[in-house]
This record gives sequence, structure tokens and C-alpha cells, in this order.
Amino acid sequence: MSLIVKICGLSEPETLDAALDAGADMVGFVFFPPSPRHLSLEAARDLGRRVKDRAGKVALTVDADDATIANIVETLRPDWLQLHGRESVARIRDLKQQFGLPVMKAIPVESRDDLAAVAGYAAVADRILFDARAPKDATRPGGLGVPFDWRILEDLKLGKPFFLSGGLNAGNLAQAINIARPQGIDVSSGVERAPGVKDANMIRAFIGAARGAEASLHTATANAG
Ligand SMILES: O=C(O)c1ccccc1N[C@@H]1O[C@H](COP(=O)(O)O)[C@@H](O)[C@H]1O
Repeated sequence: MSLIVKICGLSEPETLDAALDAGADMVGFVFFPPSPRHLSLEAARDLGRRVKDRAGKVALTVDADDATIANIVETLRPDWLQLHGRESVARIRDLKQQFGLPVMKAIPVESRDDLAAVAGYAAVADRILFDARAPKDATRPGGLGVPFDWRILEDLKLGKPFFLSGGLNAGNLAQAINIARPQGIDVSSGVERAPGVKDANMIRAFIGAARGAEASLHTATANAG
């Protein structure tokens, strides 16, 4: 299975095109007003149409209510819901049933203790995404460009594909992948010039680094076997 690369927080056609042209597997759109990447529904409609079928579209929300999610689903027509708040296992089950979409649930990580809740979520969510736990006074629970200790995931047996995120960039990605061995990676701040301002060259460099790290890992595994 090849590494799934998700570029999140896209808000301009030019950088969306850069991600698609460089081979992003998933592109994420943020619907959370305190975020510098928050999108209006009109902008989401245009960007969503631009994706066509070139990548999976992911709608990121944080503890959003049913009506908000219904509007997003109607407008963006996402392939995935990314739930990045304190959504319970029961809420995920309910949303999957209501909208018929696969769910990626973000789990905040700071220490090994944070993995205690994962099995319950993995039983209902289609993908788990591990992100660094945001400080208590942060304006948003993710998209802060801060990594966590990837060794926490080293021996994880989840029985389900998982994504790694939090402070990834073209420079630290290979090390992160080597340690945590995720099936997918997700980035926002690491491909930005300033919060909310994506950079096409940084997107290309990130995706290039991801493909390079993936190839090295395959070679190392083949040589070891
Ligand atoms: O991107 C945001 O603004 C955001 C807002 C609220 C919740 C999550 C958000 N982004 C997600 O956070 C992680 C890590 O991002 P970063 O690379 O450290 O900036 C990633 O999964 C984004 O999808």
C-alpha cells in the first residue's frame, strides 16, 4: 500500500492545483471559523469543483452540529469527514449513518496515555489521525505546526490504517515516517509561508519528500527481507 499524502487547509485555486499536480492523494478544506484556513461555503464550492476526481476531498470540522455538516456536505461534496474536535464514538457512529461518508477521527497526542481511547475510536472511525495535542489556550485544536514525540506510535498495533500529522514538513518527514510507520501523512503549516498562506513550492517539496521517504522505506524493507 503506498503512502497516502494529504495536504490540508487549502484555500486558493493556485495552491490547490499545485497539490493536485504534484500528486496529493487527499486535499483538505477547513470549516472552523477561528482557523486562518476557514473557508466560506461559496469558496468551498468552487475549490471542490476544481478538484474533480483528482484527489479525495476531505471536509475538516471541529465539534460541528448536524446543520453545519449538512451544508458542507451539500456544497463541497466531500469524500471524507475529518473530525478534529471532541466528538464521541457515538457521535461518529451517528454522523457516519446520517451522511454515509467515511470518517477520519483526529486523536490528540502528548503522551502514551493518550492512546488509551484509540481502540474505541478505531472500532467505528475508518481512519485514525494522530495529531499533537494543542495547548489549552490555543485558538484551534490543530493546524499549529507543532510535532509530538513520534516514538509514542512506534509499536502501535491498531488494526486500521492511520495518519500522522502535527508539525510535519519536507525536512522532518522521512524521520517521522521511519519512526511511526503511518499509512498516511497530513500537513498544513509545513507547506505555508505564513499561517493560512500556502506555498506551491513548499507543497511540491513536501510531496517529493514523502515519495522519496516512501521509496527508501520500501528499499530498506526489501533489503532486510
Ligand atoms: O488547519 C487548521 O487550521 C486546523 C484547525 C482546526 C483543527 C485542525 C486543523 N488542522 C489539522 O491539524 C493537523 C496538523 O496541522 P499542522 O501540519 O501541524 O499545521 C492536520 O491534520 C490538519 O488537518
